[in-house]
Order: sequence, then C-alpha cells, then structure tokens
Amino acid sequence: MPHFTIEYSGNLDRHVDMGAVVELVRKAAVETGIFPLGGIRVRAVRCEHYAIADGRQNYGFLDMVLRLGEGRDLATRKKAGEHIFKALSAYLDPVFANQKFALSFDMQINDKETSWKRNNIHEALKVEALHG
Ligand SMILES: O=C(O)C/C(=C\C=C(/O)C(=O)O)C(=O)O
Repeated sequence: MPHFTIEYSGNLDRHVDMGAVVELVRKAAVETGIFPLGGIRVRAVRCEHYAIADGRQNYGFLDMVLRLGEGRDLATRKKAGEHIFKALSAYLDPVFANQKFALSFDMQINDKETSWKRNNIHEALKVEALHG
C-alpha cells in the first residue's frame, strides 16, 4: 500500500477514460509527497451490477478508497486527500455536467500488526535514482 481502489458504475465507460483516471490519481498521490513512490498502486474496477438512489439506470457513481499505513497525522492525511480529490473531481466535471453522478473518496488506515508486504519496487527505484 498505499492502495487506491476505484469502483465505478459500468455506464461511465462511455464517457470516462479510466486509464487516464488511474494515472491522474497516481500523479496526484505522488504530488502530495507523503507516500513512498514504490508503494503507490491505483486500480479501477468496473461494476457491471449496481443500484443507485431510486433505481434509475442512468445514474452513475465512482467511489475511491485509499488504504494506507499508520504514522501520518490527521492534518497531513486531510491535506493529501483534498489534493487528490480536487484533481479527480475536476477531471470528472464533464460527467457531472452530462449526467447524475456521485463521487466519493475515503481513507482507511491499516493496522500495522496485521499488515504484511513484500515489494522490490522500492529497491529498483533507489538503484535507478543512483545510476539513472
Ligand atoms: O505502510 C503501509 O501499510 C502502506 C504504505 C506503504 C507501503 C509500501 O511502501 C509497500 O507496500 O511497499 C504507506 O506508506 O502507507
């Protein structure tokens, strides 16, 4: 982690380039400066089946959850979250203009006692930074 997991209603595929969305979130996460670069992962999962509000099929949603480790204070988490949400929200302005749409973003903090990881991307990035 940090893991950004996006779930979205399948009807957005016609209007939104999800490849661009995951890259935008990755860049915004890097810009916050609070995450180890090698730990950042962003994915988007299309939901084929969903039910929203009063059940009309033309509503859409995109929900993003960030799972991150312990050790950052609330002010730091809030500032980073606001930066990321602002970038994502601005990118999705055309969706808000064209349909009824719900966007949400939450953070969840991992308990370090029950979180296991193995990741050699950190080392690879260090080597690359040294040798180009
Ligand atoms: O510490 C965590 O649980 C998540 C995290 C970083 C994780 C990695 O770098 C990794 O999995 O390699 C964080 O900075 O919040």
